[in-house]
Amino acid sequence: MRGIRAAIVDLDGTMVDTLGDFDAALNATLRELGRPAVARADIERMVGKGSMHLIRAALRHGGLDEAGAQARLDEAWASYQRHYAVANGAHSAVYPGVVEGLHALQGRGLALACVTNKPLAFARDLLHAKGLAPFFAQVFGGDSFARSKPDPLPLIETCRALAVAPAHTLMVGDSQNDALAARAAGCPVALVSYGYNRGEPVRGVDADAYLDRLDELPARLLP
Ligand SMILES: O=C(O)COP(=O)(O)O
Ligand SMILES: [Mg+2]
Repeated sequence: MRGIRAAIVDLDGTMVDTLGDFDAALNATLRELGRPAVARADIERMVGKGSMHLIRAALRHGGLDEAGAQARLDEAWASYQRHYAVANGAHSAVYPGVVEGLHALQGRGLALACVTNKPLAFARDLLHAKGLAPFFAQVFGGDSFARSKPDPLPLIETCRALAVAPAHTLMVGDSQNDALAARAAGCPVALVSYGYNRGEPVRGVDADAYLDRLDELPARLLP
C-alpha cells in the first residue's frame, strides 16, 4: 500500500473487543421487555450495522415478526440506551497490538480518525475509557451522517475533514461493512482477522491487506 497519509480506524471488533458490553446491555434490555435472551455467538453475527439494527435483529431472533419487532422498537431503544451507558467499556478490552499500531502510525505522521457505526456519544466515551481518544483527530459515529457504513458517505466526509484524498486514506476495519464503504469511497482497505464480520472469516471479503494485529500495519505501508 503506497502513499498512505491518513487512516480511518473502525472501533468495535477492530480496536476494542466490545462483545461483552453488547451482551450485557442487549440482554438487560431483552429481560426488561420480557423477551428471550440472545447468546453471545448470535450477538457476534448481529453487530456491525449500528445499535438500531442490533436491537431489531435481537427482537426478531427472539421470535417476533417484522411488525412485532417494529412495535417494541422505541421502548427497546430507550431501554438499550440506558443499559449501554452503564455497560459501555465495563466488559470490553483493547485488542493486543492496537496501542502499538496506533503509536506507530502516528509516528509516521498519519492523520487518524475513528469511524464507527456505534452512536457517537458511546464511541467517544469508550475511546476515553480505554485511553484511545488522544490518537484521533476526528471521531464519527453511526449517527454522525445521513447514512452509515457500508455506505461510503462517512468515509468520504471523514477524508474531507482530514483534508486527505480517499486514495491516500487507509480504512482499517473488521467487517464487510468497512470494506464495502472503503471500496465505494475509493479508500484502500486493510481488515483485521479477529473481529466480528457477521461470524464469517474476513479473508472471504475483498480487501488490500489482512492483519492479525494492528501493529503489523506500519511495515505494510510503503512510502
Ligand atoms: O455498533 C456497531 O454496530 C459496530 O460498530 P463498528 O462500526 O465500530 O464495528
Ligand atoms: Mg467493526
